[in-house]
Amino acid sequence: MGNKVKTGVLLVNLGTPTAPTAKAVKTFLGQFLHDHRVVDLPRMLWCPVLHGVILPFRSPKVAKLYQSIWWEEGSPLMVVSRRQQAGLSAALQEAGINMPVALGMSYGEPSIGTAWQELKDAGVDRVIILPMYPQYSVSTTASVFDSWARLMKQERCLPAFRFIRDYHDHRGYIQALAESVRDHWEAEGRTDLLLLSYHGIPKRFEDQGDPYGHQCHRTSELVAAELGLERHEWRTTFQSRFGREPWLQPYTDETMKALPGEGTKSVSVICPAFSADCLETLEEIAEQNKEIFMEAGGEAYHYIPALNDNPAHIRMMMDLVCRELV
Ligand SMILES: C=CC1=C(C)c2cc3[nH]c(cc4nc(cc5[nH]c(cc1n2)c(C)c5CCC(=O)O)C(CCC(=O)O)=C4C)c(C)c3C=C
Ligand SMILES: [Fe+2]
Ligand SMILES: [Fe+2]
Repeated sequence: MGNKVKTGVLLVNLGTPTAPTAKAVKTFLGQFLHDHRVVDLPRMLWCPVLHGVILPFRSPKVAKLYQSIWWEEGSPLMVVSRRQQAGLSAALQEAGINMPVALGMSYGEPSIGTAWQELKDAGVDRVIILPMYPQYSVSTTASVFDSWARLMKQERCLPAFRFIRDYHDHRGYIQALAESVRDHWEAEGRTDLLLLSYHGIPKRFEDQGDPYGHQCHRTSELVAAELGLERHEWRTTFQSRFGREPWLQPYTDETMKALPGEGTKSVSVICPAFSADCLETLEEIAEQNKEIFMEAGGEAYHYIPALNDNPAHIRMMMDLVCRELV
């Protein structure tokens, strides 16, 4: 009987519909928007709005948006996440480290439970949990932890585990983002402004102690410093507002509308909070916001893709994981 500890990696991202249809989007949004970490309103108030208005009316509209960005192999977020899983697994193997890598999603399949079962079947009794959110937020990272804790409640013999809380200022992450911008500017030409657009959260969450906004600003400062940009050459904004209460500001769409009038005619946009391209980058940023900017008098608009499975991103993931081996 060997009692050697075997370590495995649990990569986690948000999840995505299984198909670009109203039915699949409704199932996905239903699970996502029932999470108390995402919407913290009392259920007596929220459930009638969710079931009576949001799910029936938003699902068909959002399904059309998913149709516009869907890839042959599936939803971009899922396709890219699988590539990241394969890339990290190959990089570990090449380094002579025998460590299974499983992929779990907060909402939908493969669930975090499915991924944990895979790791258990591989004999893992020590887990490194890597939520693919560079900036910590209660709505994303803490929700991953909740799912993990719920799973652990069912185990008699708990595995050892490490939880990577955030990596918003990790050197490899900052360098990978800066390299992406530099490569893009070399290929497409430099623009007046680099706009770093982050998924927003309700302002109330920040007031209650969520460090997400501060971490986003820190990431921007570090990327700008790495690129040697002057203060007027970059800006931070927040996108993907949901619901009526104020979210973190300035908003990306309002900024896009104002920029050409302020003399900024060309802009490059990067979305550092998204480790994988998804609806919110490929549709909202690469399409919707481009239209807003160009209609307001902009002349050139470039979306710089997420880090996805870039070799520099996989190297950074490898470093994050290997730091937890000591
Ligand atoms: C990158 C980090 C993310 C944070 C922080 C976040 C907070 C947050 N999101 C919503 C509501 C929605 N988000 C939706 C899509 C979506 N969100 C993230 C990431 C973060 N969300 C990703 C990667 C995606 C894309 C998924 C995909 O399938 O491509 C959606 C669904 C689309 C829509 O209906 O518009 C909603 C809704 C809230 C309320 C919130 C913080 C409280
Ligand atoms: Fe409900
Ligand atoms: Fe979101």
